[in-house]
Order: sequence, then C-alpha cells, then structure tokens
Amino acid sequence: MIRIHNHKLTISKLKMNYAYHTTNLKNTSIFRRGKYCLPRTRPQIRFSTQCLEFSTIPKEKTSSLRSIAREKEEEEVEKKMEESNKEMLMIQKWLNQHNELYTSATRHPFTLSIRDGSVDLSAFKRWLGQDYIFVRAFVPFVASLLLKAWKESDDDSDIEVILGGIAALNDEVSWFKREASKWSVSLSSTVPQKTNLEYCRFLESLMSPEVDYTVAVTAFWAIEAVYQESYAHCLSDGSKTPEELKETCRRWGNDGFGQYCHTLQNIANRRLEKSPEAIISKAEATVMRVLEYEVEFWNMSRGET
Ligand SMILES: Cc1ncc(CN)c(N)n1
Repeated sequence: MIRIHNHKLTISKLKMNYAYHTTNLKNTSIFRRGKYCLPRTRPQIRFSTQCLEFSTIPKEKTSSLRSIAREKEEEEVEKKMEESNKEMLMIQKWLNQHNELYTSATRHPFTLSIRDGSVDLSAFKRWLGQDYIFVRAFVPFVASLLLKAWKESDDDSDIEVILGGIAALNDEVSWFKREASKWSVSLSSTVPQKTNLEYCRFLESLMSPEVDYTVAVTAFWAIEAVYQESYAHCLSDGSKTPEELKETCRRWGNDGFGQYCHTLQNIANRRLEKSPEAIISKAEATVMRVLEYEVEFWNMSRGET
C-alpha cells in the first residue's frame, strides 16, 4: 500500500487505473516507461476522496513545464543572491561586480613579471622613479584626508589610522631615496610621465573640500589596496621573485600593511553604510577611476605609454 496525501491506495488499484487510462497515454512519456510502472514526475496524478484519476500532460507540454521549472529555479537563485548581497558590505559588493577591473589592477603583467622573475629591470627602474613622484603627491592627499576626518568623521580612531598612514609615507619617501640610489636611478632628474601627471591631478581633485570624506577615504583604501594585493602576490607560494626585488614587495606585501588596508576598508564600509545613494555612487565611480589609473600606471612602468 502507498500513501499519497493521506489517501491509501493499493498498488493493484493504481495498476487498474493506469491500465484504464493507457489509451490516453500514448503521447506521454509515462507510456514509454513500461506498462505497469508507476508514474514518476511528468504525469500529474490527482487524487480526490471521491475518485482516483490520472491526469497526464501531453509530451509537448512537458518541455515548456521544464523550462518554467528552470526559470523558477533561476529566480530563486537570483533572490538568494540578492538577499546575500544585501548582507554583503559595499566594498565586497563592488569587488564582485567589477572583478575584472580589480583583477587587471592587482594581477597586472608588470607585477606578474616580478613574481615570475622575468621582469625587465629598466621597467622596474622606471616604476621606481615615477612612483617616487606619485608618493610625493600622495602625501598632501592623505593630509587633506586627515583634515576631512577631523571635520566630518563620526569615529575618533579614523584620525589615528590616517595619521599612521602619513607616518608610513614618511618612511616610504626615505625608502624610495635609498632604493633609487641602490639602482642608480636619479630622482632629481626623473620627469613625470603623462599618465603619472594625470593620476596626480586626479589626486589633487580629491583634495578639494567639496569632496566628501567618505568618497576620499574610500579612494585612499583603493589606492593602498592595489599595491598591497599586487605585491603580496609577488611573495605568495610559488613566486620566483628575484632576491633583490623582495624588499620592494615586502614594503607593501607584508602582513602589517595588509592589516592596515583592512582597517581602511572597514572605515570606508562603515561610512558607506551610513551614506545616501548619491555619495555611494560617487565613491563607487571614484574607486573605478582609481583602478583604471593604477592599471595605466603599471602600463606606463612597462613602457607602454
Ligand atoms: C601608483 C601608486 N599607487 C599606490 C601606491 C601605494 N601607496 C603607490 N605607492 N603608487
């Protein structure tokens, strides 16, 4: 005996009913499965207390039913993704949405060539000279961010984090000078290239008091995060980074710098969560622009622009 929705049925009763309806079953998939097999999924069996009735669906209809089921399944997956998206923090959401651009910046052929040891040393020297110029323009940007944090932040600890960033940049400037002398790169005679000038001009635009603290701190996170991800990758398992370039990679790829970037990301996410849609959109567009500039900066280092 089988029990379907509390209706007790004997197998023989089902067989009888089935046999009775076989003439109407010729065009259905159940017919092909054998005379006495019980219907599985395709035929619908309606049971009522009064009568027991097989209702079959013509074969051509099963495929449209299948596509309806598939659509429903897809809708449910989409709904679940939307729900988990709502829980996801803003930056993670953007990184998922713009993964291709983010990967172009953090897995660029320039840093990949450092990782696999094939790097052209003249490209590395070009990068060194140009990045020194960039970092000098980066300092006033971070100083302007400190001012914004002091005026606008809802959390006092932001100021300490940014101040720590400025202190690290002070070390970085000294490091560039030492490294440049090690590689015989003359910093005083290095001329900023067009791409670098444009990126520095972009930084300058972000220093304006018109630019919201949330937008600026999110840009700051993105700028630091690209270097952290790129150089950490040059040190991760399987890398063949030449010994003489490892110190450069450690400068941004070390765990402490990773933790610092994570803190910046938390600040940015906290601010974004409380921001109106207009600010969120501006911050997103700014991050995309930063990623594009970072890609162009690596391209320039390879001598492509
Ligand atoms: C171009 C660029 N982007 C980011 C960083 C990391 N401060 C840097 N030094 N230079």
